[in-house]
This record gives sequence, C-alpha cells and structure tokens, in this order.
Amino acid sequence: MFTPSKYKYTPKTPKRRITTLSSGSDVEKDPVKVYSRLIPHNNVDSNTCIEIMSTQELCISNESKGIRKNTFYKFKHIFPSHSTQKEVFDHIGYPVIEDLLNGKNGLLFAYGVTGSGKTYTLTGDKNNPGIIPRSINTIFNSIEGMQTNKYLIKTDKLNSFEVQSEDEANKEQMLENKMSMKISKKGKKADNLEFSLFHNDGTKISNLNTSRQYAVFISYIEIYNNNVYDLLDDCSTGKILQNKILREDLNHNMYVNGVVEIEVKSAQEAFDLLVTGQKKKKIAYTNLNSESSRSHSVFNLRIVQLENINNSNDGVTPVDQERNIVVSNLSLTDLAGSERSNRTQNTGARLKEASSINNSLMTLRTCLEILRENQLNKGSIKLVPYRDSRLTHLFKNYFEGVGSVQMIVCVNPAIDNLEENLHVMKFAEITQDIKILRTEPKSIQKSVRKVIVKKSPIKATQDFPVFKFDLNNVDNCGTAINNVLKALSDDNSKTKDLDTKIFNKSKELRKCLVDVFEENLHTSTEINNYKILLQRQKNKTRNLETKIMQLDAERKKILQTNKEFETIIQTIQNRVDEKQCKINQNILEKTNDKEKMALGTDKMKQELDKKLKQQRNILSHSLLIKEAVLNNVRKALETENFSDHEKLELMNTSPPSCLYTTPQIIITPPDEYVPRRRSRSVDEIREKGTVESFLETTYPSSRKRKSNLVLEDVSNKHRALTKKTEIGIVLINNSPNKTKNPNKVPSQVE
Ligand SMILES: Nc1ncnc2c1ncn2[C@@H]1O[C@H](COP(=O)(O)OP(=O)(O)OP(=O)(O)O)[C@@H](O)[C@H]1O
Repeated sequence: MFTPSKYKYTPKTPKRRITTLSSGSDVEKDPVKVYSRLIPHNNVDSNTCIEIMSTQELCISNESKGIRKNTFYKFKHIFPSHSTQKEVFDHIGYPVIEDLLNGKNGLLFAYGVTGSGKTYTLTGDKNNPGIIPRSINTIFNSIEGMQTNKYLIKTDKLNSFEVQSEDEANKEQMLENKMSMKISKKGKKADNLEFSLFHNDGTKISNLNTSRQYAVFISYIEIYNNNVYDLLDDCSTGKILQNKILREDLNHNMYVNGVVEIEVKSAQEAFDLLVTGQKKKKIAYTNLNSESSRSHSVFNLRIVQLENINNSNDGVTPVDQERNIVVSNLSLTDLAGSERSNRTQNTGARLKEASSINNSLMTLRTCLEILRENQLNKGSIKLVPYRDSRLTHLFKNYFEGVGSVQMIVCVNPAIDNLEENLHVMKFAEITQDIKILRTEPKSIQKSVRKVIVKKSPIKATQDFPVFKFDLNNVDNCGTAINNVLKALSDDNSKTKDLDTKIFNKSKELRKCLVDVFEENLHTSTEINNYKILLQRQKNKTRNLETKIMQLDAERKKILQTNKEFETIIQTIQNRVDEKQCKINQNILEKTNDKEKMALGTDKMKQELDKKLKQQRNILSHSLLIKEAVLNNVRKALETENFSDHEKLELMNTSPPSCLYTTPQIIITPPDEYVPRRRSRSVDEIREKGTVESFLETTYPSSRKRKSNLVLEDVSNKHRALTKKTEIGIVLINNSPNKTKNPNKVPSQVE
C-alpha cells in the first residue's frame, strides 16, 4: 500500500505565513497535553494489564514466554476507572473552556480502541453528561448577561464573521420569532430534552472580560469513510447528507465549506443541536461495542467576542462604525475507535468503515510522527501528509499552531486489549513530544455592516441641495454662491472620504488578491510536489513492472528446465525399474537352480551311497576270492617241491600293491560307461593280457609248474566273476613311487 510516511522525497513544507500569530509570542511552544482515562473493568473473570502507579504514571504488564515485562507511561493526568465525569471535566474541560472564552483556540480529541469510552467521556448520557454538555453549561453560565443580541454577529460563510447593525439584527430576530410561532402552531417543536434534564451545577468561568459581549455558534460535522458530512444540515424533507469539501480561508485556516453554523442563545438550544447531530451520526452494532461510532465527529463551539461601544442616544449602532471582534474556536472531537477485524469479525459495510477509520488514524499517527521528527531534527523538514486524510487536513492548523491541542487516551484495561493498548500508548508517547506554537487572541476590526440599497443616479443628484439664483439681486447671488461653494466643499470632503475609503478598500482588495495569489502559489507548489511524487511513484511502478516481467520470464525458464529434468528422471526411473525386474528374475532363477542342484546333489549322493555299498560288497567278495586264491597258492606251494630258498622267495614276494593302496573309485552308470582314459600301466596290462600277464610278470615262465594250472583256474574264475559285474572298477595306485619303483606290482588292475 502507498504509505505517506515512506516517502523518500521530502520537499520542504511551504512556509506558513504568521499573520495570525501575534508578534513576539509565536516562538513560545506548549507540548500537546495528553490525559488517560481507564474504563471500568467489568469482567471479573479476566485480568487487567494496566496498573496505575500515580496520578501521572501507569504501568502495562506484558507477559511473553514466561517473562514479565513492565512498561511505564507518563501522562499529564491519569483518571482511574472510578473517576466521575465531573472530575474529568474539571481537569480537562474547564481550562479549555476558560481559554475559549478568553479568545484562544483549542482542539480536544478522544483517542482509543473501540469501546474504550471515548463517546462516554465526550458526550456521556443524560445521567452522566460528558465534556460537551458540561462545556455548554459552563459557557452559558459564564456569559450570562453578556450575550450579544441575536443576529448582531453573522457568519460570512467564509469562516469569518461580520457585525450587523442593531436594526438589521432586530429585523432578523422578528422574522425568526414569526417563523418559530408558525412552527409551534404546526406542533413541530423539537423535543430534544435529553440533556436538559441533567443538573446544571453552575460551573462558570469568572475571569471574563466584562467589556465585551459574547455570541456562541455551533457546527457539528462527521467524517465518515473519508467524506465530510454536516450533521446540522437540514434533511427533514428526506434529503440525504451531502459530502462537503474542505477549504482554506484567507488566514490559511481550514474550514468546511457551506457548513451550517448556528448561533445559540441558551444551553438548551445547544443541547438541541447536539442531540440532533447525534441522531444523524453513523453508529452501529459491532462485536466490541453495541453502539460503536463509525465516524469521527467534531462538535465545534465558536465564541465571538464583540467589543462594547458607546451607542448613540437612540441606542442604534452607527453604520460603518469599526468594531473589534475576537473569534475563538474549540473542536471537541470524538474519534472513531481503532479496531482489529479479527476481533470485531466485521464484514461488508462495517469492514469498509473499519478500514477507513484505521486508515485515517494511521494518517493522523504518521502526521504526528513526521511533525515530531521535524521538530526534533531541525535539519530535515519533511512534508507532513495532512492532505492524505480529511481528518488531518481539517486539523492541520491546530498542529501548526493556532491553539492548544489536548488528547484524552481512553483505555480498556482488560488483558484482551493488551496489544492494542501498547499501540495506543506508543501513539500517546509520540503525541506528547509534539510542541505547538502558543498563540495569543487576535482581535479583528470589523465595520458594522449595513444593508446597502443601490441608489439611482437621479436620486443621488437630488441629494445635492438646490440653489436658486436671483440674478436681479447680486447680494443674494453672492450668498447663493457661498452656499454652493460650501456645498461643493462638503461634497468635496465627502468625496475625499469616499476616495480614502475606496483607497482603503482597494488596498484591502489588493491584499486579498496578494493572499489569493500566495495561496495559489502555495497550492501550485504543493501540486508540483505531488506531481513529482506521482512521477516518482510511476517510475517506481514501471521499474517494478519490468522486474516482475523479468522474474516471470525467469520463472518460465525454470519451469521448462524442471520439466526437462522431470522427463530425464522419469526415463532413469524406468530403466532402474527394468533393471530391478531383471535382477529379481535372476535371483528367482538362481534360487530355482540352487534348489534343483540341491535336489540333484541329494539324488546323486543317494546313488553314490548305493553304488559304494555295491562296490564294497564286490570288493569284499573279490577279497575273499583273492584270499581263497592265495590260500590255494600257499597250499600248492607247500605241496610242490620248492627249495627253501625258492619258498622263501615266493613267500617274500610282496602281494599286489593294489591291496595296500587306497583305491580311488570312479563309478559311471553301466550303460554310459566308456573308459576314456587309462593309465599307461593299465594299457600295458591290457596288451599283455590281464591276470595272465600279471602272473607272468610276477612269476617268470621258467618257473612254471603245477601251480600254473591253479593260477589259470583262479584267473578263469575271476574273469567269470568280472563278467557278472556290470560296473568297471579301476584301481588306481596313487603311490608317488609308482614310476620310481619299477619293481613294484602294476598299480592299476581292471
Ligand atoms: N467511565 C465509564 N464508566 C462507565 N461506563 C463507561 C465508561 N466508559 C465507557 N462506558 C460504557 O462503555 C461502553 C462503550 O463506551 P463508548 O461507546 O463510549 O466507547 P467508544 O470508545 O466511544 O467506542 P467506539 O469507538 O466503538 O465508538 C458504553 O456502554 C459506555 O456507557
């Protein structure tokens, strides 16, 4: 959002003419007086966050994360929740009214969050009237017997007043009486009795200038959604209130153009206007206040002091006589309360109102912050953005020094309001630092206004005395000429007077024109400043737009890259999935293979066991046979005639080594059995014949005897046995010496 306080450009505040300030006193400054009033805390179930330390100091306790933080704030005076309306008026209202009746301007405004008691403090109700009704009573108590006749003072509709002749005033009074008689006959008399019932305690200001007469004027406006409405505008015929514009008068004071300003001659008349205006004020129900003000309202009291003069014998004020008047103004302002939408839960019109209220209060705060900064830091003079809101624009003069400024900070001490109270206190602190130029009352000279009736030129000539010349009588002629000369000299002096007046008037007019010119200059400077600001904002906006476009293009690029990366990631993911599938398949196949192998191994083992058993049987059988053969050989040897030496040699002959070596058994199924490789010795044995060749080698042929027959028999039996077996056995001699010892028995036997 466009925040005025964030302006980088700081044009100088246009110089304010100090014509309204009396010389010598305008260097004196007074700080804004800030008071605080606490609303009674009704909810006994919830705690309060504020403790009053003294009549000028309070403490706000803020507990966060278990740490208690106390912040102290000082005010001009603090009103505890049990303070009465009278106490508040005596402290704040009375001095303000005293100043007002002594010709000084003042602004008194109530500030605080919604429902904190601002309206109660300023207006109150018929049982507990607030500052406004008490002020009215005090004014009329004080000026009793010192009032001007009604209509003697009249507004000029340009924020100033003019003085009428008693005659004119009487005529207008009679006219009004007639009108009111007509109205009362029709039975339309106003019945605003609300404040008339309350007890007038007779408070009055005693140090008034008794050589003056007083007139009281009232206007009542409200600023709703940043529009200005006149609460005293006549809307009896169903007219809706019109938005008014703010204007600057010749003294650079802001005023509401065309505002209805009514002269009142009694407190009752003033109460009538107060109640009439209040009835038109925008009030609505919200979650935090059943009668919440949705606008800022300003009740204006203007006092005109008229210097007493010695009237002519007939009691009629001479026309064109200069009379001094002093005008003072008091704006009693009830600001709408700041509110947080999350607490009020406002929607629709209420929400719009709330945002407008908060905006204008924000502008007020910004203006005061900048004002304080300008005052504290003489080097930097920033433009105070009064024009950003109607509220600050209207009060511009007060902050720039046309009168005292006082603020009542209304506070609800309930713990729920802690955060908002801290904001309010911060604002109060800023406001207290601001110093306002002190001004003294200034009297303005006003000539008594006469209703000018245009005279015809003929009548004007008729005003000149008619002189008759009797030409026959020279003496008479001389007297007549003297009379003419006297009349001419009178006329001449009158013309001179008129010339002087014309000169003065034209001087005034010229002054006015210079003022208007200066005002225009001032306005055009402001306009130029705003134009520069606007241009800067436009440039800023353009730069931001370019940046946004660049960022958008970059964002698109990043999105495109993201898309590409996503596609790559997807492809990689697909490949990984495929690989994972293959790995899973392989694992499954391997598991199947392992299972098959385990089954095959088991089967093979069983077969081997079986065949080993068979082979063991066969071997044991063949061993038995061999043992039998050996026994037979031994017997045969015993029966044959061998020499002892031959017997010994035969006995010492080592048995076939195959009987002592560890046999290695290779089993192949009978059908498939194809001996592929044999050792050389086996082949040799095969070539030579089997058992026969073995015997031949062992027992040389020279020694062949009976026993050969036995051996043949054995070999035959053996062959028969071998035939019976379906399995081939190969006994392999694993002895390492088999090649080194050629004497040994062949290592392999089939
Ligand atoms: N000092 C007080 N003593 C008793 N009652 C009070 C006091 N101050 C306020 N109240 C009551 O509290 C209620 C809210 O007060 P009020 O309407 O004045 O608040 P507000 O600040 O003007 O609110 P908003 O900003 O919403 O208009 C009213 O009913 C009023 O009568």
